Amino acid sequence: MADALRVALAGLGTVGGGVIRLLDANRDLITRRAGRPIEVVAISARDRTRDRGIDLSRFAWVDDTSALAAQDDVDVVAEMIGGSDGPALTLARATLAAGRGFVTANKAMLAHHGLELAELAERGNAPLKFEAAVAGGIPVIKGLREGAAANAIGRVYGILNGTCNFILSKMEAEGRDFAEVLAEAQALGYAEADPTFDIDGIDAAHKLSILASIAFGTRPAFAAVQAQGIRHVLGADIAEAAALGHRVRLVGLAEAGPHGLFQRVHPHLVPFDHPLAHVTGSTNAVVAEGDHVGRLFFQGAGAGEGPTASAVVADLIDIARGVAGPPFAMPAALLAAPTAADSGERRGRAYLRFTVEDRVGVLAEIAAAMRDAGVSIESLIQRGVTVEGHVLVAIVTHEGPERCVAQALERLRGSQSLAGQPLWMPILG
Ligand SMILES: NC(=O)C1=CN([C@@H]2O[C@H](COP(=O)(O)OP(=O)(O)OC[C@H]3O[C@@H](n4cnc5c(N)ncnc54)[C@H](O)[C@@H]3O)[C@@H](O)[C@H]2O)C=CC1
Ligand SMILES: N[C@@H](CC=O)C(=O)O
Ligand code: NA
Repeated sequence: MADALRVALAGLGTVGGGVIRLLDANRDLITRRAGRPIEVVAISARDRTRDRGIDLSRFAWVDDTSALAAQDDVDVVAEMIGGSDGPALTLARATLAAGRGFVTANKAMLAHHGLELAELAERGNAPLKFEAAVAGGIPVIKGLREGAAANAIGRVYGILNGTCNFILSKMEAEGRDFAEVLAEAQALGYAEADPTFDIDGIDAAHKLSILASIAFGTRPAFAAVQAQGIRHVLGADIAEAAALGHRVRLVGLAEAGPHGLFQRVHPHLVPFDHPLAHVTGSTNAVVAEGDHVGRLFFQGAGAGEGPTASAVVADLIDIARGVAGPPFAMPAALLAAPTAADSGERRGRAYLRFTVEDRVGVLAEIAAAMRDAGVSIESLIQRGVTVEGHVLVAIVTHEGPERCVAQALERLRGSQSLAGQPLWMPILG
């Protein structure tokens, strides 16, 4: 049997701990599949004394994480620290520059520095792999980069954040409060170190920028993703959506068009008959539309110890087998700088929710703003649902340009009739 692939682990939290447990649990199977053993030769994290429920005494502990990059007995560093910059980025740069393999679960770092790291990997002839970074255990990076490599992709979209999907599902099924459910997702290890990254759509935007790069041959461009999370979605919106035959889902969507690349993360209304409506809990799902393969649907666990470790170890197995390839599906020099498409040009139906004063003329004012901006109303519902003493008005628009809806909302800005910001959600078509 060939020599072992010697791996250093940086970060021993949910994901890093999971990688050790998985390598222990499936050691023989993994060795047979990889063609050689995968051996952890060094570990590093912030706190050596923390009880992780694993016997770490068999591994060499390294205090200075960045020193792993220079160890001669290390072939690959697996980074599971997190953070777009800081120690993770220092380690990535040093490891790839030294010609060693680098496996990471860190979508924030790839979204911001993916191009640079891919260039370093190519220069150092070192594998750079990141299956765990997008949709956790789902092999969607492999699926797009390898399985769908022959296709021009028109659109890629999906549920990319397990924490938000967990929260939305619980809010719907159990009528529970946003904050209470977030605490539960954190306890289960789904949430990012800074959970605002989850609930404000930033984590999903990181992942979308990576998917878009692979799907469309563009450089990962986090700054070009419009991101809004689920913070402003009320239980009443979820109930209203259900009455309209929809579920609320945080959807990341990237689409290539004649005017450039459109990338957005936003809560959407998803019709019950769309498979994304049936993705619940921390499950993720990605849809990719290829010109020859048609619609691909990937679904599975997007977060948590076991699923994420599964993706990290799959990358290690690939490296042990000698399978690499360009990180973003084509050489870094061929990745184009994306032109951001204007969202105002997009057409679609939308859900609009207003919390209003319950008095004469309010509905007329909203309807007039819609009329003046050229927004055609398909249905308008005022149920007398009160949100902190105000009435909820929900509107579904006919298909039309998003620009018109934005103009209507602009006309209503500052209106004395409105209590708080209206919520706009596109309806997934
Ligand atoms: N938890 C999950 O379900 C998923 C996490 N990820 C990504 O995996 C990475 C790790 O996430 P988790 O394991 O959840 O985080 P975590 O917070 O549970 O673990 C982070 C680990 O990094 C170590 N660390 C932090 N700062 C350090 C530093 N300056 N130097 C050395 N070590 C340091 C900590 O000691 C800890 O062992 C992140 O990039 C995250 O976005 C990706 C997919 C799913
Ligand atoms: N915080 C992320 C973890 C996986 O990437 C999520 O909730 O999806
Ligand atoms: Na994945």
